[in-house]
Amino acid sequence: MGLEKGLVGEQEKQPLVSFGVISDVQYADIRDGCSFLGVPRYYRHSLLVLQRAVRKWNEEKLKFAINFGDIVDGFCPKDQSLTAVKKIVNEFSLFNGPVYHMIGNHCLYNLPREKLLPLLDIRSPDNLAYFDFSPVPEYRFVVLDGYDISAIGWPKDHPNTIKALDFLWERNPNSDKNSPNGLIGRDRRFLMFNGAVGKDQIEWLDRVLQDATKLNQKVVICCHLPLDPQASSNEALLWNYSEVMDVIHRYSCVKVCLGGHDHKGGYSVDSHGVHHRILEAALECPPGTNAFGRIDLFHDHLLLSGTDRLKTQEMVFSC
Ligand SMILES: Nc1ccn([C@@H]2O[C@H](COP(=O)(O)O)[C@@H](O)[C@H]2O)c(=O)n1
Ligand SMILES: O=P(O)(O)OC[C@H](O)CO
Repeated sequence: MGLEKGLVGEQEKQPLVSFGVISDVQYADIRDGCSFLGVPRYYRHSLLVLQRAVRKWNEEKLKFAINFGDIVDGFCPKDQSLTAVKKIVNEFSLFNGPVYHMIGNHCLYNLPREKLLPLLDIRSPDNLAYFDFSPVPEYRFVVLDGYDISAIGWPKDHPNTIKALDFLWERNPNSDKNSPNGLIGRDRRFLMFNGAVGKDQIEWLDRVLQDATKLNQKVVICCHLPLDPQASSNEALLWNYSEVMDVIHRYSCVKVCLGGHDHKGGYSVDSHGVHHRILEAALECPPGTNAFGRIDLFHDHLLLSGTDRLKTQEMVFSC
């Protein structure tokens, strides 16, 4: 009897599924540089970080991997964009399992949506990049497209570009719409390098969460842009993060929101007990160091085990 009990206990410690995560590789075949605020960026070394991540994920036989966006940097010479994107996608393809990609602002500086999405294997007739998948019956992953309403990536005359430019024009008085000068607190997110989730996508999210609730699934939301001000700099937030969180908070199935974009990383638990974890950028790893992780999903918590710059975090669900 004691043995049986012991075995049950052991089984409970086994994750339902394990997967790899990485964000903001921002590769470019250019010399090291730094961010607008002076943080060093290692554009070539980030490829090595990705290679080490894929090797580790394969060694650990993880079931799938998620890339949280910005695989290539905006400083990549534009005549090299396609080659650079293909090079990074090819590195991801060496992983022995499916890789789910998200788009980020830097991807869209390099390639328009219609060229980018097929390379990332995001199949969508209207060039939108939101989708969901369920790697095990107990969990549903919802990947949001934070650049649905955006001034980057769509053709200049596309209704979403026009909507985004009007939106920015009303909220950001600076001639450089990437500058938050004069904007206060959370209004500092009204920058051109951010974007919003559109109305149709919000309605789709609501339907997916209804369905997940019916199926008794726990949900992990993934979005390049952060959704909680406590986990992120104001300048990195999704424009309509509160509208998206209002939908999420109507359901108790959403346990965790994961993101990238804010390179220093962050963590919070919001007023509804939803965990928010922003992943530290691969781009900002000094040579020889890493920023990637492995996530183990359990019934009542998840464990993010980070490598070097990517901090380890256990997230225990509130109910
Ligand atoms: N034209 C700009 C661009 C950026 N900033 C500020 O710098 C921060 C980091 O920008 P990176 O794209 O280099 O990571 C950003 O959060 C802005 O606050 C700016 O002021 N003006
Ligand atoms: O991804 P980047 O280079 O646009 O940087 C985004 C900023 O870190 C947001 O504060």
